[in-house]
Formats: sequence, structure tokens, C-alpha cells
Amino acid sequence: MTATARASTAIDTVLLDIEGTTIPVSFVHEILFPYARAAMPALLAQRADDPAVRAALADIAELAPGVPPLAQLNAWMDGDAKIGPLKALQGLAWAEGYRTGALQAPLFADVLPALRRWRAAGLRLAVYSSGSEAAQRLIYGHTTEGDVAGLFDGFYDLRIGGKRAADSYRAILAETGWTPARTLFLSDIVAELDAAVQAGLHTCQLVRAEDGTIAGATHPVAATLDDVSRLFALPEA
Ligand SMILES: CSCCC(=O)C(=O)COP(=O)(O)O
Ligand SMILES: [Mg+2]
Repeated sequence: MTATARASTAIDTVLLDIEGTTIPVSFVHEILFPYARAAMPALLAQRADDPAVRAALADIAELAPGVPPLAQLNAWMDGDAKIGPLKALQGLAWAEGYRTGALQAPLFADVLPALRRWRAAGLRLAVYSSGSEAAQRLIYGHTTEGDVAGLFDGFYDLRIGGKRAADSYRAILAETGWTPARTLFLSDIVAELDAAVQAGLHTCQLVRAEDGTIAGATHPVAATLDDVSRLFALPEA
């Protein structure tokens, strides 16, 4: 496949990754992840009766039998594992940070104007992130530009499958009825875009200067969502 945009059919749905696409990698890795790591011991100790915590602990016991949950979580966090129980517990930890105002998510400057423009033009917007659906709603509900979660019609997480597997995108299409040839997936990670292409979606790699993203050779490349608008004939500023 070439790295040029294929926009002969109008895009009506944009599915967006978060980290490195709409929000800087540095916020996730330098603020969110350390916050969750620091909060994890107290979360496990103090909320052991919370059904969400219990469900995550049961998943950990199944995935890593005999390993103390906190040790397993720390190992996963060390490796930035994209795995359900870790993502569920991180989301619970972040909820407190957003509630107190300790956490506020910075969007890249081009993101909110473009999303509002696309939405106003009738495009459907949805999120697909390794972060839990709850964490996705929280991050967009607590940005430095206010609560923007209402811009999105859907929030997909690891429960539908991993982002590097074509079947995950097929499952999203099957669940929603979206037309693959009218759906555009945006991400900074080539392996995720490769999987989306296998499922028939259009793709574009966000190569954010602030994140030092390396451009691949097999997908259209955009530095901002304004570039995406130009490449895919979406409403421009
Ligand atoms: C919901 S914000 C935190 C995102 C996260 O936990 C993560 O691992 C990054 O996932 P993404 O799929 O957005 O790259
Ligand atoms: Mg990303």
C-alpha cells in the first residue's frame, strides 16, 4: 500500500487513539502513569471490597496465579503492559486525581478546534485506547479546556481486543455497523494502523513533533489534525 490518503469515498467516522494522537505521550508517561503507580498500594488496601477492584484482582489471579497482585501490577507497569486489570485499576486511581483537580489533561492545540469542526459537519467521533473506557471518559472529561467527552459517540478499550490486532477493528465494525471504507483511524503507532488497514479502515499516522514520533512509510502522515483534514477532505479551519 502507498502512504497517500485514499479519500475517494467520504469519511463519515473518525476513530481516535489518545496517547500521542490527541494528548502528549509525556502527560501519560510522566504524569498519569506515576500517579497511578503511587496510588496503587492504597487503592488495593483500602478498596478491596469495591466490585471493580475485586474484579481486577480476580483477573490478576487468573493471569498470574500465585503472584502477589501489587508485584504483578508493578511488573506490568514497568513494561507498559496493555492489559485489562492494570488499565481498570489505573482508571480507578486517576478518578481520584481528576476529582481533586490534581490531574488535568492537556490536548494538543489543534485537537479541540478540529474535533468540534468535524462534529459540527456531522462526522461521528469515537475513541479507541488501551486505557479503560472509564479512564477515557475521565481524561476527556477533565482537560485543560474543560469537559469535551460529549464530542464522542463511542469509547472502545481492551475489552474489544488489543489495538495491534485486526480482529479488534473488525469487532468494532461489527458492533457499530460503521462502513470500513468510510471510517478513518488515527494513531501514532504504525502497528495499530497496520491492524486497522487489515480490517479495511482508512488510516493516518499522527507524527507529533512534541512526542518525537518517527514517521513510518506505509500510512499517510499528519503532524496535526488540520493536516488530517487536508489529506482526507474533512472540514478545514
Ligand atoms: C485513557 S488515557 C491513558 C491511556 C493509557 O492508559 C495507555 O496505555 C495509552 O493508551 P493509548 O492506546 O491511548 O496509546
Ligand atoms: Mg497512541
